[in-house]
Parts: sequence; C-alpha cells; structure tokens
Amino acid sequence: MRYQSYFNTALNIINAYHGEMPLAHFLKQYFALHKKHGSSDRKMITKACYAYYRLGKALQELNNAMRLKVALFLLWGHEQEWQIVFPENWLQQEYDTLAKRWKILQTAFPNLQYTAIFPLQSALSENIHSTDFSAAFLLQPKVFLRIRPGKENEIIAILQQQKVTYTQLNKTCIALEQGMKIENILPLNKNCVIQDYSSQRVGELLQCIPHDSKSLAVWDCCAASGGKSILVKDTLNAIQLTVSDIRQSILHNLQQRFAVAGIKDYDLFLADVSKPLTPALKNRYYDLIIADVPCSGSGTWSRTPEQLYFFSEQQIEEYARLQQKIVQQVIPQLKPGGFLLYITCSVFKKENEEMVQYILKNFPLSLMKQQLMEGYQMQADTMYAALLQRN
Ligand SMILES: C[S@@+](CC[C@H](N)C(=O)[O-])C[C@H]1O[C@@H](n2cnc3c(N)ncnc32)[C@H](O)[C@@H]1O
Repeated sequence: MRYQSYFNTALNIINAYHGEMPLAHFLKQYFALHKKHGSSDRKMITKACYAYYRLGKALQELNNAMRLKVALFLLWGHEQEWQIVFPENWLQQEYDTLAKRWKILQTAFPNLQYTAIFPLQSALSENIHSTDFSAAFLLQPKVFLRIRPGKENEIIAILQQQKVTYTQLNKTCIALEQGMKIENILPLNKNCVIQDYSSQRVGELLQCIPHDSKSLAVWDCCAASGGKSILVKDTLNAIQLTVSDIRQSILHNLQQRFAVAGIKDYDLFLADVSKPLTPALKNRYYDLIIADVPCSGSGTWSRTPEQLYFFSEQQIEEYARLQQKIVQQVIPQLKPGGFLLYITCSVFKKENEEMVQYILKNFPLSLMKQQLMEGYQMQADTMYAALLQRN
C-alpha cells in the first residue's frame, strides 16, 4: 500500500503545481510543510512527479491520474513495487523493457507517439532527429565531469579507489549515474568540474582560435558561475579574462568557484548587456567574446521536464529578441579579427541558426564554424555553438 500512497501524494502535488517555480523548489516547499514523509518516501514521490512531466505534451487528453499511471508504467514499470497502481491488462504481457511497455501502452492509447512528447518539431534546429530527441525525454540524463588539464591520472585513481561506477567518454570527460553525490568523493572545481558533455564540447570550437604565445583578451559576457570561463582558461591558457552577468548572486558564486579553481587575475562587473554599455565599458575591446546567452534552455529540459510540459511557443520569440539585443551590444566590443563564440542550450533554430543568420546579415562578421551538440543521443544536454570572426 505504500506505493499506492506515494502515487496519491504525487497526484496531489501534480494537481497543485502549475509551473510557477522549478519543480525541485515546489517539492522542497511541499516536503517542508508535510514533514511526515521520510527520505525514502520523498525519493519515490519525487520520482513519480518527474515521470509525469517526462511525458511532455503527450496524452494531455487523459486525466492526471491516468497520465501518471502511464508515465510510471513507462519509466518505472519494471520495478515490482509500482505494480499495485497499474491496470491488470497492462501486466498481462512481458513488460520488462521500456520498448515493450511502450508497445503495450500504444495499444491502449493509439495517440501515444514519441513526437507527441515534443510537438514543436518544425521549430527544431537542423539535424535534430525528432524521434530520438523526443524519446530521450524518457531517460534520466547523466551527470558529467570534466577533468582539468594534467589531473587525469589523479581523478581516475580516486574514482577507482572509491569504486565509483563511471564511463570515460574521452580523455577528460567522465559520465556518472544520476543521483550520485560526487562532491563527497572529489573536491570539485580544483581538479575537475561538473560540466555537461555538450558544454565540454564547446572546447572543440575554442580549439579553432589561433592562440600562440600572445595572451588573448576574453570577455565572458553572460558568465553565470563561470563554467565556460573555466573551460576557456583550461583550453587557451594564456588569457586576460573579464566576466560579467546581470545577476550579482551568480557572480558571487563565480568568485567562490574561481578561488577554488585557482583563477586569480580577472576583471568582473555586473551588467545588463542587452542595454547600451556604459562609456567605460564601451572603451574595452576583446579578442574573444563568449556570449552563452539566456535562452529557452530547451536542450536541458530532460533535466527539468516540467519546462517541457509548461513551455509555450511564444517564449522562443521572446528569447530570440533578447539574444538579438545582447549581440547588438557586445559585437562592437570585438577587436578587428576578434572572435565571437555564440552559445545556447536551445534546440530551436530561431535561437540558433537563425540568430547566426541575423548576426551575419547585420554585422561585419564571418562564420568560422557552427556545431549542434546532440546530447540527446547520450543522456546529455543538447547545445548549439557558433564561432564567428570580425572582418
Ligand atoms: C546560459 S547562462 C550562462 C552559463 C555560463 N556561461 C556557464 O557556462 O555556466 C546565461 C546567463 O546569462 C545571464 N543573463 C541573462 N540576461 C542577461 C543580460 N541581459 N545581461 C547579462 N547577463 C544576462 C543569466 O543571469 C545567466 O547567468
């Protein structure tokens, strides 16, 4: 009966949640108010809620209770304990794999199609395989580590010593299972950083920038807590780094992270770069500007599937307008021959290829390389990056 009770609680939460804040915050508030749930209860209820949103926009014609059963059967039907909540007829054939459970449900609900999970197919960037991309929402993404230069042997030795289950994707990228507390095993930021596989692959575009002995002036204009800044430091090494963001709190996190990462000499300022820069900032010119712009985040929605469920198409346009404003302000700060690295974690062409077209049409820049990082193929985020050079 415990699992029936988890089901009922998850259903109450889903009925009360309307996407007003991240699901993780909503659950935290709920559990703070309902202290009777112990840690394993919280884990199971959370798992059920996330399963519901992983279905995205599929089967919205069902009531929430039936939709939650469908989601739980698909994602966790192989776990004996949940069987109490499923209709008998779903359990009459073999259902040990996701593919078998999908087939059983398709017989019951012919509208269940992978592309119904993510219906904005025509808005997707080129080369995204729509079925694979939609199907990936049913899998929990992995956590990825990037090993910092020269620390490879040390990190691998710790992982082996501590008997951590991991997959090594390349010399510096490690995939871990979701939910493991890696910060208890490895000192993060010093010798390795948590960074999604696709985000790490942005380094491939940085490699295209000629960097001999000359130190490059780099501005990470939407730096957040500095993930790309640490990557650029580790990739190009000799740089004079400037970081900025619109949020003070995130710059505070960046300062703490940089201190651990051993990054000392850098400039930092708070700025809304969608608005005209101050005269002092207008006097600064850079060899490389990293614009990891605010975006729909649609490439990361398998980590936050509630966003997939609540997102409306008109928001894409709003993000694209903000992105245009940001590039308008920062591009004039490029030195002649300088590079703009434009990055999103979006899967929408309006935020990706069409933004690059906008830049090429309106500014004296040439496209060096653009790349879609198809993280959905490997339980990672999907990202887009384009490297442009000022003529
Ligand atoms: C995608 S995140 C950057 C992630 C970061 N580069 C990293 O690798 O961890 C986008 C950042 O842009 C910031 N931002 C949003 N609007 C902005 C604006 N108008 N001016 C400057 N920063 C902005 C957000 O606060 C957020 O931290």
